[in-house]
Amino acid sequence: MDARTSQCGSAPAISARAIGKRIGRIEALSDLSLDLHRGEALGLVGTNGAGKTTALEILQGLRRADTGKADIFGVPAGSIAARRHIGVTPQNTDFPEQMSPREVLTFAAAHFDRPQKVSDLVATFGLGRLIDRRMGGFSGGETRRLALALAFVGNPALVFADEPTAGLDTDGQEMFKAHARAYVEAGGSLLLTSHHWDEIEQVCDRIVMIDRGRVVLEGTLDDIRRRAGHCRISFDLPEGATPSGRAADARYGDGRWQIVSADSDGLVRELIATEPRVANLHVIPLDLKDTIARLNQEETER
Ligand SMILES: Nc1ncnc2c1ncn2[C@@H]1O[C@H](COP(=O)(O)OP(=O)(O)OP(=O)(O)O)[C@@H](O)[C@H]1O
Repeated sequence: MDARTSQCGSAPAISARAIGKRIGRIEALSDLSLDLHRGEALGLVGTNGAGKTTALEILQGLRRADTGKADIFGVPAGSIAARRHIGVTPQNTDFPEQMSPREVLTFAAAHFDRPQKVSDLVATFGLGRLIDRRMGGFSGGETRRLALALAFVGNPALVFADEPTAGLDTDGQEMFKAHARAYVEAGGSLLLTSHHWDEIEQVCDRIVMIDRGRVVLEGTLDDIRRRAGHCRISFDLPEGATPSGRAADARYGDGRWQIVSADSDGLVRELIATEPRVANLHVIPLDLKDTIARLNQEETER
């Protein structure tokens, strides 16, 4: 057990059962259950307004659920004991204009028993040239980098990251993904919401997808790809040749012929039998974005 989780008992990082929440006339969450195991990254995904932020706020203890029960490392969400173990990157951040990132990080670090070194966070989140500037004139992305560092400053056992890379440049996004994955590999637990499928795919082990407050899909990424059951087949043909038979629907793009199929083995066999000049055949599972799009399409066709 690593130092982060040694004080957290043996319960899962998050255990939420049948959470319901009404905001005004809207049923923001209905019967939401989810678990986050230790040392795991879970992606909570869904369209705008699906209920992701509401769920995170309940798990962090910022909102009260109307029904259901949520525990963090076996103690009620929102309790002091639960809050001691969590780090948070909220969607909206507002820092005092007169303070510098160094002052904010040093102040926050002083509240924890085993904080991260400020110098390490500066390096991880690329805060070097910003660290002693007053935050009044900070851009959105600069502010976001500090918000990310703050989530990790207490060396927490569980981090909630609500659209953490919104507004970040490409370097910042890569920095977050690498750090998030390293944090999870080292035993940390992460609940991530994001609209960037590549970010979910690179950081998370599992996803829970919600729609209008209800869980509509969940599983490991491998599981979900298997359920979608489609692969992308790409191949080369001599100039002027076009695919035929079941490969006739292939499209030419990125310098290769490509087709998505639920029966990649059969299609490849037929392709080789009917077109002996086929070369550089590759069969790869669909990426997460295309997998989800296909599952959604199948759902609407049902
Ligand atoms: N303070 C509020 N007042 C009124 N409605 C609210 C409030 N907070 C949330 N809602 C509603 O609850 C639903 C869930 O909102 P939530 O912010 O949890 O969605 P989300 O999945 O995080 O969306 P996004 O991807 O856009 O951030 C939405 O329909 C939203 O309009």
